[in-house]
Amino acid sequence: MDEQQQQQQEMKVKNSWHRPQIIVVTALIAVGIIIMVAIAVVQHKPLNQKYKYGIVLDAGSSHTSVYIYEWPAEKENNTGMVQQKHSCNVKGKGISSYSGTPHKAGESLKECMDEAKKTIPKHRHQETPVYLGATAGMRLLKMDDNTASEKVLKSVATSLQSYPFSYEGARIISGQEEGAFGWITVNYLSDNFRKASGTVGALDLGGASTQITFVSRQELESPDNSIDFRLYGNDYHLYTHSFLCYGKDQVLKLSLEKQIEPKLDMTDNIILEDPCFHPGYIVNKSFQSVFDSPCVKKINSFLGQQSFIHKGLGDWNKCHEAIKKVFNTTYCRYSRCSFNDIFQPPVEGRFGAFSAYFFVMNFLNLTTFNLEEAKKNLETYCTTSWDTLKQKHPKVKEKYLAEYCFSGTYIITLLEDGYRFTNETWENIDFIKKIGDSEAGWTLGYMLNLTNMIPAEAPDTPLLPYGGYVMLMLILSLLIFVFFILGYIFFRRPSGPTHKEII
Ligand SMILES: Nc1nc2c(ncn2[C@@H]2O[C@H](COP(=O)(O)OP(=O)(O)OP(=O)(O)O)[C@@H](O)[C@H]2O)c(=O)[nH]1
Ligand SMILES: [Ca+2]
Repeated sequence: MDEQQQQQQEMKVKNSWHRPQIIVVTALIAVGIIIMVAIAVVQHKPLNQKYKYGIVLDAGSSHTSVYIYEWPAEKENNTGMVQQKHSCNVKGKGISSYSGTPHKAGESLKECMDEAKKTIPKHRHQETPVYLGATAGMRLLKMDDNTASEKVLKSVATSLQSYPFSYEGARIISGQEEGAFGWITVNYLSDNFRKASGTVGALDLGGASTQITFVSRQELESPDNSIDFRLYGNDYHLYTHSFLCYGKDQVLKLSLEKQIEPKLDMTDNIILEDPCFHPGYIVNKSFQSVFDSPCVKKINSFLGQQSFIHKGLGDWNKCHEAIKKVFNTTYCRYSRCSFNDIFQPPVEGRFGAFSAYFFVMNFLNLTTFNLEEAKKNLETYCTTSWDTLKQKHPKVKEKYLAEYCFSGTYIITLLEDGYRFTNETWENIDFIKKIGDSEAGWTLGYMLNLTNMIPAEAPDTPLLPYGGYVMLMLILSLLIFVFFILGYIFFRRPSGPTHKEII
C-alpha cells in the first residue's frame, strides 16, 4: 500500500459517518420518527365510526311518517352531521282519523315501528330516543273533541312505549314550533348555520295547515309571530306563522262550502259546478265529507239530502277568483298583513318550499317556471278533460289526480295573494323535497332541538380538518426522513484535504 492509499484509508476511519453503528442509529431515529407520526395519526383518527340514532314520528293530518336519523356518536355537536337513514309511511290516514276508534291509532304504527327495530342496530335500541309530534289534524280534533284527541294520543303513546327504544313523549306541537323547526331543518341540512351566506326561509304546506318562516330585518309587530334563536354563535330573529285550516285539504273543504252554501235552499239535487276540477269530472260526494271539520261552518240542515254532485268545469280564471275569496284581506291591525289580519313583513331572501308545495308543483312540472309562465301552464292543465288525464296518468291515485288543478291554483294564490310574493321574489322560491338524503320538514329540527344537538355557541373546531392534519403529518415525516438521508449522504463525503493537497 503506497502512502497515498494509506492516508485515504486513515481518513475513512476518521470519518465517523462510515461507522455502521452510526448508520444503524440514524436509520433507527428515522424509523422512530415515522412510527411516532403514525401513532399520532392513528391516535387522532376518529374511532371506527359508531352511530347513534333517533326516531321522530310526524303525525300529520293526512298521514303519519316515521323518520330514523343517524349521526356519528362522537360528533354530536358538529353541525351537519345528522342525516335521515330511513323513512316509513304508516298505512292509512292520519291519527286524528281514529277519533272514533282510538286503539287503532296505536296499532297503525306497528309496521313502521317494527321496521325501525330492524333498521337500528340492536345494541343501540335502548338509548335511541323516540318522539311523536302531531300537527294540524290533531289540533283540529282537540278543538272539536278534546277527550277523543287525548285518547288518540294515549293510544299512540302506549304503542310507542311497547318498543325497546327510549320513549320521549307524544304531543301536539304548536304551529310556531312546526314553522320554526322546519326552518331549522332546511338551514341545518344546507349547512347555513356555519356559513356566513345567510339563511333560507321555510314554506310548508300540509293537509290541514301551512307555515311560513323566515329571517326578517323588520320590526316584528306581533309577538306571536316572533321567535329568536341563538345557534352556533349567531342570533336569528325569525318571523313565523302557521295558518290552521289553510292546508290544501281544508282549503278544498272551505272552497266547496263557499260554493254549496248559496245552494242549500234548493230543493233539487245540488249540482256543484266547480271551476277548479276538470271537464268531465263528475262525482257524487257526501256533505259529511265537506262539513266534518271545525274549519268549515257546521251546517246542520241539508234539506234531507246526504250528497251533492261535484262537477268539473276546468276554468282556471274562475278557479283563481274563487280561491282568492278564502283569503280575507279587507282588514289589518298592523302596518302590513298577509291575510286574515295576520301580521307579516315583506318576504326576504330565498325560500325552500316543501311537502305539498313540492308534490303538487313537481307533478305539474311548474318548479322551474316564473310566476306568469306557471299561471299560463296551469290554465292549460286545468282545461284538460278528466278522461284524458286519467289515460295519461293511469298509475296516479285518482284523488291526487283530480285535485292537482285546485292545489296548484291554491299554491299560486297563497304565495302571491296571501304571502305577497311578486314576479321578482317568486324566483327566490325553490320547490324541494329533500336536501341530500334527508327530507325537508319539521321533524329533524324538532329532534335536534330536543336532543340539544344545536348548541347556542359554536363548538371549538380543530385547527385543521382531519384530512389536512393527516396530510401535513405525512409530508412532515417524509421531509424529516429525506433530510436524514441527505444529511447522511452529505456527511459521508470525506471532509479532509482534497486530492490535490494530498499529492
Ligand atoms: N300528490 C301527492 N300528494 C301527497 C303526497 N303525499 C301527501 N300528499 C298530500 O299532500 C298534502 C300534504 O301532505 P303532508 O305534507 O303529508 O300533510 P300532513 O303533514 O299530513 O298535514 P299537516 O298536519 O297539515 O301538516 C295532503 O293533502 C296529502 O294528502 C304525494 O306523494 N303526492
Ligand atoms: Ca305536515
